[in-house]
Amino acid sequence: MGLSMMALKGVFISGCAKAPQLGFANGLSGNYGLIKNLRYDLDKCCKWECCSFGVLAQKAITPVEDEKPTVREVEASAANDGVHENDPKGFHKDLNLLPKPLTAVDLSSAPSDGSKVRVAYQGAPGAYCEDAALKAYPKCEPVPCEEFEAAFKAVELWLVDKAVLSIENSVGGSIHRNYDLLLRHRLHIVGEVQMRIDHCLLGLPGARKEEIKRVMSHPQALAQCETTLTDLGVVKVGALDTAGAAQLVVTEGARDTGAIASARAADIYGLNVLAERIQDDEENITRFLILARDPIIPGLDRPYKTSIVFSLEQGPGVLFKALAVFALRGINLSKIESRPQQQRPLRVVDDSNEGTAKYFDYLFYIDFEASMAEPRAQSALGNLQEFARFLRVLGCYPMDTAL
Ligand SMILES: O=C(O)C(=O)C[C@]1(C(=O)O)C=C[C@@H](O)C=C1
Repeated sequence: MGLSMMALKGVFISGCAKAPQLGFANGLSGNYGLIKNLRYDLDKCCKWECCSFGVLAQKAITPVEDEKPTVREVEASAANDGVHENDPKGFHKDLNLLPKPLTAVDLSSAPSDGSKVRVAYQGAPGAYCEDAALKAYPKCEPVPCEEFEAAFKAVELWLVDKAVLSIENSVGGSIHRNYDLLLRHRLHIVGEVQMRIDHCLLGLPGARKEEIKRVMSHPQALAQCETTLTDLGVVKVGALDTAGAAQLVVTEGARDTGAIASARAADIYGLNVLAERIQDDEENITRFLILARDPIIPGLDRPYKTSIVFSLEQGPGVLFKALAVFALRGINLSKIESRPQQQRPLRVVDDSNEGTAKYFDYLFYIDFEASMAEPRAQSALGNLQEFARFLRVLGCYPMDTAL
């Protein structure tokens, strides 16, 4: 009786033998990022074995009847097989001695507090993106980068493990450039972080709020404090990031120049907080994505989100049809964004790692609230693939429910 890793492996391999038909089913072996040439026939195929780790594990404890024990297994069994002393025939085994199926947690290479993880972020120390990295991985090593593009490259070149990217804000809306970056690179979304952003007006020690004539910050931060800045009658100056703006105030040393940044940035750069919570909306929330080279194994253990991007043929009702694939399966959409693609083609990288330039009228980005381990999500994407011109899964990741 072989309740061993062999059994686990056997189910895994036989289940995935049909993976090429499913496209995204090979997610378990490391990449469900691109759905390509999908011949979708879920009713006939082993979708559960291929796509759901939960069921994979369940199958793994099925005894393999015709597998002979190895010499080592026999020896181990004789020495310590859990046979009860008062039950020499061995009818009652200690089930705790059986090998345990692997879980997604066992397979993750890093501890959950992120103590070994290096996370690239845009900005100087004290930037909100750094806060987001620390919220996701409290013990990580945040690595500052000048631009988001550099953070992406740092992951691709194995200089860091992950990157954090701001994607939308409750006041400013979507950060379009970052949507474009998601498509241009082939990283996978492995997590999201939602964070309340409380902006402060910072100035040199001794400077008063009334003296401030110029305010520097990241354009998103300036936009989130539009009303306050208009009331103050100051000149707005864009900077690479909020913490970088705070640093500039120090290096420029001008009493009439302030920065919009966090209270933590004020601490780091030795600036005074001249005003707190200056954002136009009290509830100013930014959503960040965590990106990695490899996707995570989608689970059923908690609420998951899946992010996709697709394009459609021209024609009346095609977008309606695309949205219906989710509605008909009771899948909630949490975000939809469209990006024009009329002027310049984006390089779309496919599985074979070779870039191909393609022209699209519009790209639609959708976040839906389901895990790729759920048959309804697989079936919705299979359905969408039947008429989408292009479809890529950007990632399936646990929802941030901690705000
Ligand atoms: O400039 C920073 O501190 C950032 O982390 C960037 C950023 C952004 O990209 O939107 C992050 C959160 C805030 O919404 C403002 C700025």
